[in-house]
Amino acid sequence: MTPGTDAPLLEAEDLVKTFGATPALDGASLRVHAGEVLALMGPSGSGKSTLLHCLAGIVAPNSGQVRYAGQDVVAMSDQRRSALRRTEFGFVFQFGQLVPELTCLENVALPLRLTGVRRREAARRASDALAQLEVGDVADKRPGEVSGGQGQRVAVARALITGPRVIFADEPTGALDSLNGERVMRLFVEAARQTGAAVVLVTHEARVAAYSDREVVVRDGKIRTPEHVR
Ligand SMILES: Nc1ncnc2c1ncn2[C@@H]1O[C@H](COP(=O)(O)OP(=O)(O)OP(=O)(O)O)[C@@H](O)[C@H]1O
Repeated sequence: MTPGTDAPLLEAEDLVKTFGATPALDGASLRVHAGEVLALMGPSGSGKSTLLHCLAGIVAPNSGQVRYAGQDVVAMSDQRRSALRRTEFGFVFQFGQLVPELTCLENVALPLRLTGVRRREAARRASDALAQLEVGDVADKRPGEVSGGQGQRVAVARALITGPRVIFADEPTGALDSLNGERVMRLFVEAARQTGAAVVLVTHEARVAAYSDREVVVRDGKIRTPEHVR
């Protein structure tokens, strides 16, 4: 496959988004290819999270297009967009994403249970996913009983469990020290590569972005590097 000739899996074109009078995106265009790990960098308030939310169909742009596998994400029905997020996308955020009342194993198994996978099969797959992220030993603990780094690895396992084609990660290591942050990133990227998932990662940290295949800089709501036209 030659770069430049393959169709992108996910594509944003000329996105504009304002929150009241505040501009967040001002003509941002970006392409993400299948299996690619892409880091969105840039100063605070430059529009990185808004771009990620638009790409993931969480926030509607004022204008511009988002296409996933050739489908128009902005124009599709809410129901269809929710289904897309549930089945094709995975999400990892900075913190607070695990259900505190459930064990770590139950948290990872939850997306499978929601799609009708039987309890025992879901638990088996969740257990494998925890082991892959090197947190098999916290399976029976609740999120409040594990460290920040372990919790983030559980969150990554949960995001990967349904086999999404794109994982959106907004500062997934932002609450961790650099050693734990790098460990989470290494395991996250290894696991994503094994499943072939593309990763769209927002980060401030060059050390985290170093795990990506490609870095793009968002500044004043626009993509500032030439790679986006790849
Ligand atoms: N829900 C919202 N309501 C109002 N303004 C918002 C909202 N979300 C984002 N903004 C504004 O839009 C601009 C872009 O924000 P965004 O969160 O996308 O930037 P960012 O690059 O992700 O920032 P950070 O690195 O600090 O998280 C900022 O000026 C922000 O204050």
